[in-house]
Amino acid sequence: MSTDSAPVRVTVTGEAPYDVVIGHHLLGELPSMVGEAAKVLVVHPAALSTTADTVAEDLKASGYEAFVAEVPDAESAKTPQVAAFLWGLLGQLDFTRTDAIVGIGGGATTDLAGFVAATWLRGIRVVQVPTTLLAMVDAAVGGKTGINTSEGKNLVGAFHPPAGVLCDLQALGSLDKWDLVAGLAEVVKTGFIADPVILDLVEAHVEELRGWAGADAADETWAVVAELVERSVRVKARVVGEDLKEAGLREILNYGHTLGHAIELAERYQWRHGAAVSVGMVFAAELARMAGKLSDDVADRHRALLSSLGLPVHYRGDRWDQLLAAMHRDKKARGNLLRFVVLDDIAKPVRLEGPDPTLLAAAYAEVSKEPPTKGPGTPVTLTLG
Ligand SMILES: NC(=O)c1ccc[n+]([C@@H]2O[C@H](COP(=O)([O-])OP(=O)(O)OC[C@H]3O[C@@H](n4cnc5c(N)ncnc54)[C@H](O)[C@@H]3O)[C@@H](O)[C@H]2O)c1
Ligand SMILES: O=C(O)C(=O)C[C@@H](O)[C@H](O)[C@H](O)COP(=O)(O)O
Ligand SMILES: [Zn+2]
Repeated sequence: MSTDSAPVRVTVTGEAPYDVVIGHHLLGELPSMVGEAAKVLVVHPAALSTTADTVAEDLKASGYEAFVAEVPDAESAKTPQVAAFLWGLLGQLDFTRTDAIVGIGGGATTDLAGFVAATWLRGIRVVQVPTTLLAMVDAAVGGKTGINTSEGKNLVGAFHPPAGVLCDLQALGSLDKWDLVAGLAEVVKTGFIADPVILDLVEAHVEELRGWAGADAADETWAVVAELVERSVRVKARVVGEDLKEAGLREILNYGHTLGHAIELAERYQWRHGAAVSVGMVFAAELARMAGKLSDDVADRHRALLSSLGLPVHYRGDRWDQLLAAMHRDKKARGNLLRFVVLDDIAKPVRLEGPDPTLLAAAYAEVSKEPPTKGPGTPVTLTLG
């Protein structure tokens, strides 16, 4: 892999602007992002223990009092119990408002670390170090933090922008190919809502991306991944810079998530987020097609592209009532009114409010027509430690 290109810096504007830095071997930049803090808690899952220890040592060498906290892997970190464990630790370590948290890991870890930072003393600094593709292109950027409850996904959370985000592409070298593909679901989402070049790039490199070989991937594949990260981050930065608290525009980032989150809940979080969002996007495309908004070509492109990556595009037909109930707890819902993000065309996202129940059921019938394929959505590939 070629690692000699200069890092890219994307600034997220807002009350407290911050940089998302994308490149290789960036961990040396962490102390400057952490800034004035005296104490730093590095939050990480077991898979990132070595990196977290290295980061803590670097922080100590830069004069900080650094501590590490290992949290459960993946979605099992996003619980009130794990948040309470971290609050307990921060209390025992006498963390004050000038101290900081560093989240190192995938989106589940950065969502948790961000949420604990948002709530501790009503808000302390957090620096995010995403280590999955999904967290780099989406979760770690934008300050949406949260945890799950038994009733649904991300039901408790806060908008709390990070002080900085370090996307060290080097981390992707150890990423499982299904996690790379799960991240591509959010990349493809970004393509459909805002940047058609992303779709062309993914389509042109499906085979290499789908068979992601990590550190052994060809230089060209690394270059494609780097470009996909940069393009996705630029879109996310523009959107959240304009609408941090999701008053309007930011809802476009939720494309595919209304059904996607309901599937994650139904599957007790044994599906990867990206896999569930993949099915959710196919559903949203069917809805838009049936509502007379989206052309057959663009709707079909969803299914073709996502399935070519090995992402699931179907879900079981016997769970519609359960999924519908979960969708009523979606954050875009208003009272009994379901609201969806759909497309008029590529890069033309619009809202579909209160669609007729028969339209919803018909769109879902298209999604549930064929049996699930093997891919990142199948529990067999998912073991949550
Ligand atoms: N806040 C947001 O805006 C936002 C956006 C998108 C998704 N999310 C959330 O992000 C989560 C999904 O994130 P994810 O797909 O990164 O999943 P994840 O955090 O569960 O990570 C997936 C797996 O990859 C492992 N891992 C992480 N980095 C690794 C590396 N470098 N090498 C090897 N293994 C590594 C993790 O330990 C885990 O087992 C969901 O909870 C979703 O709701 C949040
Ligand atoms: O940043 C956003 O805004 C998003 O909606 C990005 C989504 O990819 C992400 O999964 C987010 O966590 C979903 O948020 P939620 O508000 O629907 O829980
Ligand atoms: Zn998402």
